[in-house]
Amino acid sequence: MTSVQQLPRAPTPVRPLSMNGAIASEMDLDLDRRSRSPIAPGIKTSSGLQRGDTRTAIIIYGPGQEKIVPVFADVLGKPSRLADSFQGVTSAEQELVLGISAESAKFDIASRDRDAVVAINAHCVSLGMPPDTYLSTQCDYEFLYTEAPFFRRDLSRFISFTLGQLDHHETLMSKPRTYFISTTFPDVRAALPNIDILTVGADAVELRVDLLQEPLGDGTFAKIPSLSYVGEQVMLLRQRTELPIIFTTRCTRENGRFPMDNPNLYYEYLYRAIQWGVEYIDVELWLPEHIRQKLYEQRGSSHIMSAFHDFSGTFKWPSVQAQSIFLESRKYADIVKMIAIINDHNENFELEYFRSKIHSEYPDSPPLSAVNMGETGQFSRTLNKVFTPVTHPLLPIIAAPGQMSIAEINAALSLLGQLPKKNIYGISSPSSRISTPYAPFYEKCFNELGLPHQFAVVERQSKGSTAVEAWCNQKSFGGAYLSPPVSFSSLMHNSTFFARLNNGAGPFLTDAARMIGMIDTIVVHPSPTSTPTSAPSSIPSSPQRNSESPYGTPSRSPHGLPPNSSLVFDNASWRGILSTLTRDLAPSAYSGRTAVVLAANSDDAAPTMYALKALRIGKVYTVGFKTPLVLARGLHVEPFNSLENLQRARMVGEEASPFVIISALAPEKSNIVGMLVRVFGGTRGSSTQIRKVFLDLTDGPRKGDLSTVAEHNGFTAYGVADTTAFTTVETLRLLVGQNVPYSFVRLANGPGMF
Ligand SMILES: O=C1C[C@@](O)(C(=O)O)C[C@@H](O)[C@@H]1O
Repeated sequence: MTSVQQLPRAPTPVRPLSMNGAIASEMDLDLDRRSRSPIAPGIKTSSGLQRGDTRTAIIIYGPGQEKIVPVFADVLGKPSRLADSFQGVTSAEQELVLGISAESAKFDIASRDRDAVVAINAHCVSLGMPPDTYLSTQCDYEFLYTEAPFFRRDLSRFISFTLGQLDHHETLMSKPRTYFISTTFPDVRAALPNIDILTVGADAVELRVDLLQEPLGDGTFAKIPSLSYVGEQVMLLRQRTELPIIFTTRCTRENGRFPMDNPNLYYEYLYRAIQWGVEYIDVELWLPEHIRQKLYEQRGSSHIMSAFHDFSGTFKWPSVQAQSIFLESRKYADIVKMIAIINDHNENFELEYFRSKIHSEYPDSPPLSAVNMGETGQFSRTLNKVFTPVTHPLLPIIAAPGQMSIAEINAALSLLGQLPKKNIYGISSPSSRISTPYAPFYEKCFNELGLPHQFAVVERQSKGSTAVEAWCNQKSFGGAYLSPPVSFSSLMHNSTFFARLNNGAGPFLTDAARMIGMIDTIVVHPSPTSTPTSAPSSIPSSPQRNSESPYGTPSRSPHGLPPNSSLVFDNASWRGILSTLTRDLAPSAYSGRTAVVLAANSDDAAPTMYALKALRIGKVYTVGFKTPLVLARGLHVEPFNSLENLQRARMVGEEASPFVIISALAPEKSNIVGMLVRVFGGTRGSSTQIRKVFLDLTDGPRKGDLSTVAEHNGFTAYGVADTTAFTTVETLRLLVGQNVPYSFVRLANGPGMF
């Protein structure tokens, strides 16, 4: 059989955290480094997980708020204790989270050993704003919180990001297109009820800080919103969206409201945004170099987006000035943004020429996001691929002249033949088809995003190899998810069609798919030279067989998959599991811990095992399946095959006792799962109140409610609805390249889907 090409996993190395001199460990996930094979353009399979900052985390808490310290510790998976001062914290305490009261912290926070400790000022806004200004200035990071309702999730996101354990930047930058929505609300509270719909398709949300209007109580508004007001706004927004935030203080000369007389004010706001753990910081190019440099050096885990706007109407893309602006911008940037008003449509082509010149002359530069403003410039907004700023009909005003919505951009691309209409399938088995009404959901998403594609749930015809390939070997095939997943070997078994792809090299296989061995997503990748076709297509009622040569010669068939397309086999389920497990806990909470995985066979268990590996779990007890060698490598796996080893697992200390239980067993076996949940539940003898984690990957009628049993036994319980929604987010990203927020998936489907 022809060989299968593998996509290398490309983990994101965490850069040394320069904030206050701390150095992050640059270790990445060693899921599997054996293979290095051809890369399909634009595909990243990195988990985005890192060990991150290993300094001792010291949490500064306000009066009566010491209870926040063990919560930080739980989220990080460490024990905690209270301390009196920063002095004397030794590296032996690295495995602890320490708490110091705000009052004590003031004495020696400034003289702390910055290589050994990271100081996080935790302030409950219900106690009043602002936090102690001295502590705000001195700390490394500041966590503003309310105790309900999103507190835990918000904390997990904040700490995973600021300590460098989770970063989506690399993954975002490898997407074919990224968008951010410029919110223009005077108060983000107005956006919150609609945030799910507003952010469909967006990869980040911009907070236009300069457009915020802080009421002064006398009917007027502050000239500049105070840091206190802005901090609360950031907190509120972050509590309601999982998307990265872009923090923008746009100046008056560049269509904003932030005054330009005091550049230090920008430093003050932008540095505070870094301390708040905002993912992207917009730094305008006109700011003095020492400020831009300082922010870049102190950016910690945040990414700097250099911003240049020219409203003069005289800016020329082919000029020396344009090039030198780019060169100056890239000095202190992770993304360079250049935006100008133009007068003539041809200047859009000049921008495209500029873009390609920059790509070829400075290939190692940060990504360039460049568009033109005004109606004349709209064409460039359809061509820009990196963080295109977009608006939405629900926003009060557009943030800049000529801004378009994602639906408008997609409609334009479609008209121009750049976004050909495709057939996208949910390929199901007869049983799963009935239970999963996905079609209306996908249609809703395509509608919302202005995508021309058609979606249909179709059934795999038989168990034979042709069951799936027949749907893929079509001219307008645009990708598919497979529910339930199909093993790689059965997809390839006797399949001449799949085997002949890529000039006989076979389909691309992501690292996850190769190791898991189960395929749930098939992505179409056009070769870079292929020209999109806009031929109308329709969804056939049954797989279209190629009459001349069934499945054998796609390159010669006018109806089959175009010869210059390749297919990528992927697995999205493991990401759904990973996202569920890290929703309320930082990745480090799982590191070195013990898990129990229950499944009827190794195919069902594989995505879970892969996710646990990504989380650096220490040991896995397995029930009901044999772990494939490739997944067992680097993991300590022990099957529970007798009462003795179950007993032994019970007798170990709390530290080594199972922390997470994941079941993929069918509902009729729920008594076994329930038994293990009871056996390993509770926080017996533990000094902390750490809640363990239970994830049930199945649904359907069963005796008793496992989640309730788990909750009663000291677990936080997650169900298949959580995992399916996260997996759907990933599937949409893979199939149509668009980000649809988890909360939108949950909202749009209502309770019915899961
Ligand atoms: O930099 C930009 C781009 C923008 O000016 C636009 O042209 O869409 C809109 C701003 O909100 C954003 O900060």
